[in-house]
Amino acid sequence: MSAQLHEFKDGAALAEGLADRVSAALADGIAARGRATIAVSGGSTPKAFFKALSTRDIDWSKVTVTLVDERFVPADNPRSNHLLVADNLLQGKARAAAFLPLYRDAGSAEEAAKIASADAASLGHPFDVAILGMGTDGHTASFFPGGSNLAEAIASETPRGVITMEAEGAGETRLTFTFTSFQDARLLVLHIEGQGKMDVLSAAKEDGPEADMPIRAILRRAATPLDIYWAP
Ligand SMILES: O=C1O[C@H](COP(=O)(O)O)[C@@H](O)[C@H](O)[C@H]1O
Repeated sequence: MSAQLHEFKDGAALAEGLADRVSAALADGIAARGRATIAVSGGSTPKAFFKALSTRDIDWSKVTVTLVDERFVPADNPRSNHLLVADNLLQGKARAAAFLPLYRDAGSAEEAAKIASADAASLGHPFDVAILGMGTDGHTASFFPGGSNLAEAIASETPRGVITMEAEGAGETRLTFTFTSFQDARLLVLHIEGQGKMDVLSAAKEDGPEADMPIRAILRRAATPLDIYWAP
């Protein structure tokens, strides 16, 4: 396990610190390759970080934003991660960025996953930046304990791309990038807040099956050392 903890006094300071780090990584990607990619998570945690990042002065017209995972719901659904990103990140300076959605108005979630996988392949790899979150059950992305496609999602042999996931506690069917899609991102971040999530992370660092706490797949096997951004 290779991870570095970055601790902040509160969520506001974390949002600014993480936005500085991520915008520098995106600028590096643009300087090196002419464009940059970032995959972000949804949930309740990243809102302040998204708002801070949207103010950073980089060439957003050369950035593509996508999601680590999504609910199989259209973008006008209040539970859509796309909506969260549109309202909080793709604003201000960042309005010029391109967005690659995972949800598609296809016949099924499986069909949507296939279309999103094909589109994501055209972005090239690895992602310049991947920002992961974590639930109190130890899930990350949509790698839920007991998830219908969990073994495939976290296997090192599974190709890059988007697959579906159903799980108790997940609500809607999910669309999620696989482990191999983001474990080698040039900057790989786990963004968590609160003592409860730090306690969950400590438990995940103990021995035990990855299937019980899927964040373990990242902690144990990611090629890129994990940067953990945390505030109490
Ligand atoms: O279901 C999800 O939850 C996790 C964590 O969300 P939070 O509300 O506890 O911050 C998130 O990382 C993931 O993208 C989302 O789909």
